[in-house]
Amino acid sequence: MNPQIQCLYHIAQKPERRIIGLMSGTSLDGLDIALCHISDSGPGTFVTLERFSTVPYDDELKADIRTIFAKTEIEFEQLCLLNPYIGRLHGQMILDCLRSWDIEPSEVDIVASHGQTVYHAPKSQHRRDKFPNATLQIGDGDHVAAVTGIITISDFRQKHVAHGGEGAPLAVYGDYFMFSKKGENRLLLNMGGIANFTYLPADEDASRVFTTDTGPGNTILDAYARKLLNKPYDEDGKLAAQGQVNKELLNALKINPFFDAPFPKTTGPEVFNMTYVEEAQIRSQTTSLPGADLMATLVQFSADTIVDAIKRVMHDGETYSIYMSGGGMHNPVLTKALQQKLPNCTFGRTDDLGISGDAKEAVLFAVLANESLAGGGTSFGDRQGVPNVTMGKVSFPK
Ligand SMILES: Nc1ncnc2c1ncn2[C@@H]1O[C@H](COP(=O)(O)OP(=O)(O)OP(=O)(O)O)[C@@H](O)[C@H]1O
Ligand SMILES: CC(=O)N[C@H]1[C@@H]2OC[C@@H](O2)[C@@H](O)[C@@H]1O[C@H](C)C(=O)O
Repeated sequence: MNPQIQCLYHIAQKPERRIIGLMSGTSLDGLDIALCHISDSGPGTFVTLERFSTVPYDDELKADIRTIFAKTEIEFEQLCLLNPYIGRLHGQMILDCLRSWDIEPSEVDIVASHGQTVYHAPKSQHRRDKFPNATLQIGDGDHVAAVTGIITISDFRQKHVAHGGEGAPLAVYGDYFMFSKKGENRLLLNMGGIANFTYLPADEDASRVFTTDTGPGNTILDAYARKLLNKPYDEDGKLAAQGQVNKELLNALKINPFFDAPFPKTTGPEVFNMTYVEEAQIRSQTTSLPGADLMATLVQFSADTIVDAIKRVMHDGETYSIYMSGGGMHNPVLTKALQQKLPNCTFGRTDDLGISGDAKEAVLFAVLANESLAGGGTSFGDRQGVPNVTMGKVSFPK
């Protein structure tokens, strides 16, 4: 037997594993690196977040990725070159982190690498009959494994697509194991570039659990922060706080079939981008809106579409706890708008449940890798878009 397969077999049999989860999302702010200690699997999964770091992307890397990011037409050579480049870069970032934490690569069992999404095209979006749902992440796992010397599991989304899903959101598979609690209706709300939530009903019935995207989180806000402030984001919502919400533009922004589609569903910056806003401005005759009003309206757009989606799972007479994660939880204008519209919900962060909200998505991929190695027996019922699969491909270092 190839000794590397033997090594994988040994890791899969261990009662507990040390797994590094990696996530670099649609905000392109950096690589989230979460060193997790995970015991057991499935509903018995127990995660301790040992260390966490976000390694920021420099401006050159952001610009390189943006040349091919969420665009229908790109330079193919650039895509081809970035695939190994990002893989090697992520590998090096892991090594630098481990060194700063005084941990040897040999002390880590597995790297679970999401890669960089460069294009996301569910069928509802591309509308081309003969093609299936599609999504593409780059930063190939072979390069991460070669640089770190650690067995790497990557490319998690393709199996989901292969079984009829949209390749996202995958959060359901981790949130259910980590955060579900009998007797409490929980909503795990992640506000990254795109916002999504996981519904965890109080009866812990796996077949009722799902995650869905709700629409934009920060992606459009960040685009306008770059344009209006020359900054990566509107820190603490300072610009938005100075503006007034424009009702005409807000209503125009909400006109999109995505918002009425059934759960679970996915989207991305391919749809929700500056062109989307400019078109809504033309339709609502608000093209000369001051920057602060535009920003205030865009925050309200994210908040309203999150709330509208969440309200669809709520039942009268039930109570719900919302646990936030992702960079949007740091934007007080956004969180205040949510709380105003959902006065009967209690609001917290996943930090209250033991996992930092900044690290949650990176931890998710560590849990998905753990499940591929040691779990896989949980049924999520037969809901369309939540296939009963484990995900990820294995890359050996040699
Ligand atoms: N203090 C803050 N004030 C306002 N916004 C903030 C603040 N801190 C972070 N953010 C927002 O959070 C974003 C980063 O969020 P996060 O890292 O969760 O995104 P991501 O992982 O790339 O997204 P996705 O969930 O779509 O993959 C920033 O780009 C910014 O918009
Ligand atoms: C295609 C893709 O990368 N989607 C991301 C993105 O970021 C948030 C939202 O859009 C979510 O659908 C997904 O990530 C999380 C981790 C998920 O799959 O659950």
